[in-house]
Amino acid sequence: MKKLLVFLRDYKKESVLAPLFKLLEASFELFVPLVMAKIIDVGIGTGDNSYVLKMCGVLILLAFIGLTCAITAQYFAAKAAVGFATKLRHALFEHIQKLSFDELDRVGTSTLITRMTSDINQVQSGVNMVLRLFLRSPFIVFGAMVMAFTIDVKAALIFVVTIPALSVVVFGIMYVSIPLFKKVQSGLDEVLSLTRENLEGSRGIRAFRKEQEETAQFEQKNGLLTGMQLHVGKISALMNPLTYIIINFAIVALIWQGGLRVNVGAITQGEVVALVNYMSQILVELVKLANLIVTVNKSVACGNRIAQVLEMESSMEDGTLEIGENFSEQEMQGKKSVVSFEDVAMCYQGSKEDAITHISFTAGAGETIGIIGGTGSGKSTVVNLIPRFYDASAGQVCFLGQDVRKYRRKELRDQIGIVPQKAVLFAGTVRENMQWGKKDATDEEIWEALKTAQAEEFIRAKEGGLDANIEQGGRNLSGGQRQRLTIARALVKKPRVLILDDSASALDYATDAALRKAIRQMEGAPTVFIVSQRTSSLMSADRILVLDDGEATGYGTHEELLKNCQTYREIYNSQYGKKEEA
Ligand SMILES: Nc1ncnc2c1ncn2[C@@H]1O[C@H](COP(=O)(O)OP(=O)(O)OP(=O)(O)O)[C@@H](O)[C@H]1O
Repeated sequence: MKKLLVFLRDYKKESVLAPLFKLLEASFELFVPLVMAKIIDVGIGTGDNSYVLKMCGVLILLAFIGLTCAITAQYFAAKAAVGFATKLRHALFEHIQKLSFDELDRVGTSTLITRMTSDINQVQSGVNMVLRLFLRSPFIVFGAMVMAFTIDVKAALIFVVTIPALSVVVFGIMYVSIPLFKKVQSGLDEVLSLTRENLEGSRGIRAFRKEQEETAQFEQKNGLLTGMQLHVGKISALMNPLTYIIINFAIVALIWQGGLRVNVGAITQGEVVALVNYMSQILVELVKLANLIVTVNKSVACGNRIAQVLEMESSMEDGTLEIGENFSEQEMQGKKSVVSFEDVAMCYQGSKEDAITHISFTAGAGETIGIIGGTGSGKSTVVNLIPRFYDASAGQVCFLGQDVRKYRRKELRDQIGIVPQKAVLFAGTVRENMQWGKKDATDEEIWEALKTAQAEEFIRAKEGGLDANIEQGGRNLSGGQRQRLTIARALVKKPRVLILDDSASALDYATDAALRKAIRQMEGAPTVFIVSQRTSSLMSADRILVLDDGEATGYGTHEELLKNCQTYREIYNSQYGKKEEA
């Protein structure tokens, strides 16, 4: 949590001024009971109306100055807290971008979103509250007691007994409820992630008619959360009655003692009223202090969760090799081996078994390599090693003859166009989405990429063309249209290696074939990896890698594999055997 305080560094002035103005406000507040005492003793006691009016003016002035100080303090506290949260959010976002997929898998997207949003908000309110109250509340409690002693030592002794009793109740309740608040927080986390999962997968849930089961699961988690909240609510609800019982006893004692002291002429009636007011001020501030401690505790818990992510080091070290410096364009064009795998194995963090083992193959410039295999056989794992989404746990993955780990990651990824399984588009125009592939892509380059990706026709038909609007996640497009746009986005930068990870699955056969043909005809045709479950998409590939449970069971052309690879023959027959029978 301490680590996060560096983000307050740019708000030193605000962090000092906010509590200072709060102290000023508190000082003026402490004078109010004394002025009231004067109104009672001098103004009302002697029937001096002009004195009462004058003192009322003083009260209004004190209130006005107090209000000005409070607003100023709030301004500085808010400025520091919001600035702090903004900087923290930026830093966290930047840090997350640097983490490798291994770390992202380990933490999980859902909790990262919670940390980026509600956790940071909680820390922001914690900072705001601390800046305003951490000096003010103890100051008022202490100051009110000192004022009481200046009025009358004997009567003030009641404060000495009452304040510890009040503190025991307030802090005792807090002590019991803080761990419960933490449980409520994690219960809330569970409900939030369940809600997110349900909303994101609502189509799937309806398609499989799982609404009732999902509703039951939601109700169970929500019920647990409600139960915990009620329990902690009941404990917190004890705060007011218990503190008021103590305060009321203290006030009775004060009035009784005050009466005795008035009778002997030690204090005035107005001063008794001032003592009662000081007692009330102390109660209010102790309750505020308890709330502050609860908020600070929650904020520290949230801050620690954020710090955990910030402390997470990327397990993937960046290389230093610059691609442009090492290979001329001519050299690159003539490369026999653009991508090669040498006895590669890969094991996901936390997993006991390798996802792929002993994978070796070579892909030359302009070649198309198909990758086929059953679900979970390791196809995506193989292609994810090329742009270093993950690192191999054994063996070597090479790009242009050098281990991919030697290159600067940015340089390496600039050379590779990736179209992931799930087509993800962002809210904005078609042009903006295409420029994710290449920042300064011209309209001509974009249209060319759209044409190759078989997306030109439907974008031209759209009102606005490249300025047509795409909604978040591309939800105003069909699955096939989304896939074609993500392919075009990868093509805009004219990559040296193009990876299509089952990304043409929503295209009909004719469009799929036209797409493959257009990619082959591209100027400086890239080395293409096509991951697919359809043999028809891979038949024309230069070579096909066949995977079975993480192992390569074949590597060759379609014809060779039909002859020599049983796994491939089985896949082929399962797709074409039925067709022939039909
Ligand atoms: N992030 C991950 N963490 C742990 N294990 C993973 C992860 N991603 C994949 N795996 C496991 O690695 C194995 C290979 O997965 P991979 O996604 O490469 O298969 P695939 O052939 O691409 O499957 P599909 O055709 O269903 O997409 C599977 O057993 C899978 O459960």
